[in-house]
Amino acid sequence: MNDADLTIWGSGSWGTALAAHLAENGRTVCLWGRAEAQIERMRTTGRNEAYLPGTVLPDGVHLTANVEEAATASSMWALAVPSHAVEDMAQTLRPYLAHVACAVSLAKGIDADTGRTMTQVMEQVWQPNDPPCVALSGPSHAEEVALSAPTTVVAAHPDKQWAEAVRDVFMTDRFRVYTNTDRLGVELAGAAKNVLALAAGICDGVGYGDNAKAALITRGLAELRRLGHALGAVPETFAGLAGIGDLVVTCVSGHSRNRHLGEQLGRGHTLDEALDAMHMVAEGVYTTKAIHRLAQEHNVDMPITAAVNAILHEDADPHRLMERLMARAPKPEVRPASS
Ligand SMILES: NC(=O)c1ccc[n+]([C@@H]2O[C@H](COP(=O)([O-])OP(=O)(O)OC[C@H]3O[C@@H](n4cnc5c(N)ncnc54)[C@H](O)[C@@H]3O)[C@@H](O)[C@H]2O)c1
Ligand SMILES: O=P(O)(O)OC[C@H](O)CO
Repeated sequence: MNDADLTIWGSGSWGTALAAHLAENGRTVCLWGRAEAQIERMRTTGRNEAYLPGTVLPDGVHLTANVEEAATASSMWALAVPSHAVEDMAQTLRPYLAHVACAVSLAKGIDADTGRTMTQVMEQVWQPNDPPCVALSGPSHAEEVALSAPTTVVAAHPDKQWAEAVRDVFMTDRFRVYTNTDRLGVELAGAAKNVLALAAGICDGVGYGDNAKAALITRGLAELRRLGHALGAVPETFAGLAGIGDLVVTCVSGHSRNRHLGEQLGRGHTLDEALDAMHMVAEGVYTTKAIHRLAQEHNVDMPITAAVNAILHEDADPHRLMERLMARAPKPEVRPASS
């Protein structure tokens, strides 16, 4: 096969949901997974029971575990592996870069060691070939996209023609794609919302209620805007789909793995116990440290992120942290983004 509209790298929940939805809407999609046995099971059953139970894979999804076959299947690649696997995936794909005209990052995370966004990771590995790397993000739970429930996202690249090229491949009647030239803001928002979703889940697990959850979403957005300002993102991006949109859905949805993991922590489980009970990725676990470090390096006040970091990595008690958050010095609600 060499005439697919899209190659998706990663056959977890998100890769599978997008492949199924796009194929249902007339696209031909090559879906690559690293485990031959899992791909073979998907071929035999026509489903991905491990990551997206119930969804039937349409005929337009071509399944493979062969890297060369997937790399040459189309000239648009979308990376749907977790953020901690993006650098390795990009390395694996280096020999095939002549085949790609445009790449899409679907992961929502920040590199834990370097603080780079996922398109920055891809660009660094792929230089000097430099295929354009577009970020696609927004409120989009795989389980709902697989059912073709109405969903809106944003494709972002500094050069709008590449954001539009990705929009044209991904947009359907039920999957609406906006464009944005603030790729950095879109990626920061997509990563940071997972940290705040952990906070929302902790709040649920402890039983603090809806007022506290609304406060976490609102004040979480305020600290995300401050970080974005310090790093050069466009403030309006955080009022968009990748910002408040994804923050709301991830903090309230029963589908969210990040919110769920936070809830387990709030109920008193250790991080190891909570992770052991999940086989899907909860990006916030990896991203919290990276965002906390970025905040410190850029002198940005991010008290909620700092509290989540302390719960994850310093075994801090959520009750004590909530008391500390509430007892901080009074402040005006609206401050200049730089303070
Ligand atoms: N699930 C969603 O609703 C959703 C929606 C939007 C964005 N995302 C983002 O998409 C990314 C992937 O999430 P997901 O939900 O599909 O995760 P998942 O846990 O459901 O699946 C991850 C997939 O990646 C594979 N994988 C893991 N490490 C790998 C490696 N080193 N090399 C190759 N493959 C590897 C796993 O085998 C699995 O198939 C995450 O960054 C997530 O935040 C997820
Ligand atoms: O299940 P989560 O917490 O990884 O969230 C999935 C998507 O990012 C929601 O937009």
